Amino acid sequence: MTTVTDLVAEAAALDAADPLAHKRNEFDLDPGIAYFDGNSLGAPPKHVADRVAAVVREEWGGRLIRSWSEGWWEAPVRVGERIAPLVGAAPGQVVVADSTSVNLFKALVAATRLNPGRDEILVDADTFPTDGYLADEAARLTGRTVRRVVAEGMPDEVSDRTAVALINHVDYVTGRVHDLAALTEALHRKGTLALWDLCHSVGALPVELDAAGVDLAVGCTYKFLNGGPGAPAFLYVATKWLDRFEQPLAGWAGDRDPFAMRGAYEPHAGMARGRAGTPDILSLLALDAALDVWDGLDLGLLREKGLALGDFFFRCTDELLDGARIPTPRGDDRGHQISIVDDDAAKTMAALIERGVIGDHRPPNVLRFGLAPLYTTFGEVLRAVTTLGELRLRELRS
Ligand SMILES: Cc1ncc(COP(=O)(O)O)c(C=O)c1O
Ligand SMILES: Nc1c(O)cccc1C(=O)C[C@H](N)C(=O)O
Repeated sequence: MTTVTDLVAEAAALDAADPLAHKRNEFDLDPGIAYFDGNSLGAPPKHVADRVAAVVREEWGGRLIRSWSEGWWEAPVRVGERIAPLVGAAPGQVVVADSTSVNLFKALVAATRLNPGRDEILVDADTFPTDGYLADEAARLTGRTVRRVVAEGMPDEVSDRTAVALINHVDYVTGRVHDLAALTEALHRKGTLALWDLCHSVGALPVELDAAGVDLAVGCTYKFLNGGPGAPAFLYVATKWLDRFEQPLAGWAGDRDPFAMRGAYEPHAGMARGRAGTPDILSLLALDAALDVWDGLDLGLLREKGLALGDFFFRCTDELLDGARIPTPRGDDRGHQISIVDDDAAKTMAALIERGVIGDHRPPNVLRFGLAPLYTTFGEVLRAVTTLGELRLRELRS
């Protein structure tokens, strides 16, 4: 029989052998806390605070308005190029701007224009709500209808009426990964554009947009990319569509010559056409600094560690939490999050947080534990499961 002492030794051995263990020192994390919410708000890399302070002092304070022509104006595209390798995109296809919600709206409407004569939009039925809401509004504005279909059912449901299908790469409740390449191919067989929401996969697992022939994608940067609360999101437009990508929020920042202040809008030839208005420079440059932690990082190692953390989570629940209901797949078709069904999820998570284990819960009954391979340790995984076990014992006794 495996004892907790055995698991402590296993966790210590796994942490000692972890080739990414050194990355944790790059983050500002309270050592007393086990943080499992990097899938909602990533932890700050240590150097970000000083970098932001320097931007405020030197660029905003020192250079004032001159900073716009000394790098600020181009920053959305420049920072987009830093995200591109993390999503398998060749240069010229990613811009950082606005929120994921806003970029979803741009991409959905643009997709209906790229694929005219088709009257429906398919949306992942289990999607994070904002995607569904925005698909409904994009459809209302463009005279389409929306059909909600589970991701795995898309190949059977897509038809020559479907302009675009919007799918989450990793499901935010269960942590299941949807097969980006296979689903994209199935959509393309019907002439449908593939729009992927990468919020829960970017920075968690390797994403290969170009290789899969994805048309459009969006993602946020405040989760596994650690860009900070409200950090701007990104938008990917495949090169083959770029010159026909006409987004509805055609503000001056996306114009081909914004400072000419011309009367009529003409989209920029490059990814800057994905922009709308003035970029939020402080958040954008905080993200820019946060992205340093990815320099030279092997994404294969990232994935291996994320899966290993998940495997160890399962091992601990199998040993210590008899009968735990876990909707997260056990195979490689999971992202870096483990979910546990708990009928009293809000109360259980509050009790965990009180004990220094920070995850979150989603309605109606799911506890979520995000595993961020850059800073989550195997020791913390064991702590989360043992703390859950202790809570369960208290409940049984009371
Ligand atoms: C899959 C997914 N899409 C979109 C969003 C929301 O995007 P935002 O609030 O940044 O616009 C989230 C999380 O908030 C999400 O998990
Ligand atoms: N974006 C968030 C926020 O502004 C506040 C609280 C949570 C969030 C989130 O990111 C939620 C997240 N998308 C989720 O997976 O549930």
